[in-house]
Amino acid sequence: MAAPPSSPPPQQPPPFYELVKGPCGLDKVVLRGARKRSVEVYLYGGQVTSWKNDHGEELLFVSSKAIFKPPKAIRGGVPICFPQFGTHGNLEQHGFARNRLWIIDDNPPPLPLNPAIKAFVDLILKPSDEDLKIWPHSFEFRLRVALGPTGDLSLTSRIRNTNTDGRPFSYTFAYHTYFSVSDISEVRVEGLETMDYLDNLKGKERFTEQGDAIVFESEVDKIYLSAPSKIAIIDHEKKRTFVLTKEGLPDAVVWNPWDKKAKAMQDFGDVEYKHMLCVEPAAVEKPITLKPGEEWKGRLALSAVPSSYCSGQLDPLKVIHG
Ligand SMILES: O=P(O)(O)OC[C@H]1O[C@@H](O)[C@H](O)[C@@H](O)[C@@H]1O
Repeated sequence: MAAPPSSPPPQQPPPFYELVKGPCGLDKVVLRGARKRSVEVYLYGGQVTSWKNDHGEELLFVSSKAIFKPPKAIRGGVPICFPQFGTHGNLEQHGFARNRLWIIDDNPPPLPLNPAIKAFVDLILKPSDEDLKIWPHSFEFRLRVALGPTGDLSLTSRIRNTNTDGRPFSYTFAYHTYFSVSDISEVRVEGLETMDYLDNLKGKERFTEQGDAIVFESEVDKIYLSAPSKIAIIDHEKKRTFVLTKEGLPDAVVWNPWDKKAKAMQDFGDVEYKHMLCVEPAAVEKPITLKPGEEWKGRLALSAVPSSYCSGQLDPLKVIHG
């Protein structure tokens, strides 16, 4: 007689995250979702370096030549530019947060979270004595990285002025997001048409964007000002659309180094520019000022959806407004 079927083992709730070692012994947090969805975050830089969909396909670009060794920032994923974006100030390019060691914050102040989100991690960065010499302000920078129930990736930054001498501070900021694309010449960005921008390739001069949507045929390095809260990155070849939603971050930087600059970068492959595009929610034109005790919040949410169109038949309103 056959043995009665044994009852299934009790289901264990998945842990919020795993902590593993990446290259050069750097600590990496792994968030796992349903099917093959996952997100990876390095404590070095508080930097997301991987976001995979339910088929396990990588959605972010990280260079094959990326250097996972301080003090170089990791080339790819979502570097955090703080307290300075680019060369808009006296600090090193893009500030120092991207090449500092963050720690896991196991007891962050409450932050409302969609109860369906089971995989997230909270990180914190506080200035070291060395940091205070180059930027003399005390702050607490809390970053929550969450993998949503439908595979969305969200990053929420909370920056608090903890100066005890009564002084305010100002900073610029960006989530320097590197998207993985099939072929840059097959990509359109929608949501930025008709926007004013500062062109980093023309001495930060101000222009107004023309045309229907942004396409790529050469190097681009533009800061779109007061950009809408939703921007779509449409990859025609992959038939995939990234929808980027931003809060608290008025601007959006669009960057692709193209061939000459690619060759000049030590940590970037010569032809990798064809497979990446940076669209970076940012606060650049108007720096953010915080008085002691004040806190700022800036959020980025990313989703990747199949493009429901055939080459060029996209209805931008559908993508931008859902
Ligand atoms: O090489 P970095 O410091 O990571 O910067 C890459 C690029 O980052 C972009 O955000 C800037 O607009 C570019 O000007 C810059 O070249």
